[in-house]
Amino acid sequence: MIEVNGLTKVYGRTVAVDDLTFRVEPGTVTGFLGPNGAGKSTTMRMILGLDNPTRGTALIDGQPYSQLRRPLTKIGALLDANWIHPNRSARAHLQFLAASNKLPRARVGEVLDLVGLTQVGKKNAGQFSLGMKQRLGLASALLGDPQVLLFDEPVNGLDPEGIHWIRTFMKSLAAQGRTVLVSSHLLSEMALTADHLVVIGRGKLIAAMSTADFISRSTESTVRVRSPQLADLAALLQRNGATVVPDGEAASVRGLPIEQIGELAAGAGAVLHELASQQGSLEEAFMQITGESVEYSTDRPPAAPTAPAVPTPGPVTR
Ligand SMILES: Nc1ncnc2c1ncn2[C@@H]1O[C@H](COP(=O)(O)OP(=O)(O)OP(=O)(O)O)[C@@H](O)[C@H]1O
Repeated sequence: MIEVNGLTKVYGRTVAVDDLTFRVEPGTVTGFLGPNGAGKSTTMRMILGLDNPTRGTALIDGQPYSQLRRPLTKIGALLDANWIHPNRSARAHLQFLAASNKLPRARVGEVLDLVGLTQVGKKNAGQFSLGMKQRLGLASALLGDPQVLLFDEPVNGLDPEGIHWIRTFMKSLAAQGRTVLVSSHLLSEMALTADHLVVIGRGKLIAAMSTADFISRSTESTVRVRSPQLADLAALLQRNGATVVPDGEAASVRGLPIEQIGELAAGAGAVLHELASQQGSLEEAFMQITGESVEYSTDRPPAAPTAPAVPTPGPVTR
């Protein structure tokens, strides 16, 4: 488990991490989200003892990193896949790490196997593709068989197959009962990977809850209805208090539970070709919740490239 308590980091005038408190539980993948500059990397570096907190604590299974006797056996991390010696083979890289951390040499073969790099273990890591480098980074993180794992943007720049592989791998680590904290800007990917979320903005905690709760609390769920008698059905639903927004051959219905919509349709003898709950996306929820805390926010959406020129209004004064 990771426990962060009142964690604060000040760099000069910048409060990078501001009184952050959260827990990351074992057995699940926890996504660590926040806009650019929110303080995710700084928090991760403090958990890993690479930076000292100005205030507060970050504990791994009850102890700060600096007090862990054999850190690699407690926590493994992938921060930068390029942190490898380009002229050293993958196997030699892992053997060096194992020797300098007093880990059994036999573990090198095991982790190469775990990440599917056994065949290329003798190849220079400098010739590896990004996906292979990420796998080597995962192998390094797993060398000490730690219960806690921390990954900073592990799928950045990977192709769909590489992303899928990492997702499955992280889920399997959590299913083994490990604590997995992963940061990413790829929200659709996080929605598939993370069961829980810790969301921060401008260094402060915004939300710590299950992914499902985060989405349902910050987006409105609707019901998609498709029927050959759509106009009549829409009028009936509106009379019963629903808001109905046409959407091609279907309609998006707000304000009535899906069961009631089905019952009203059945009562009126309307044929239904589709009746489905539509949940908001993690991206919508994230934009909704973090909108205020973007470090360099603009108050207008970017203009469409083809938009005709519109005279700029003068400044609003009160
Ligand atoms: N060594 C440093 N010295 C001064 N300021 C720093 C330092 N490291 C980070 N910062 C500042 O702290 C804030 C948080 O940065 P951090 O890199 O932790 O955010 P992040 O959430 O990881 O961002 P991104 O998603 O863009 O990687 C930013 O304003 C950043 O400029």
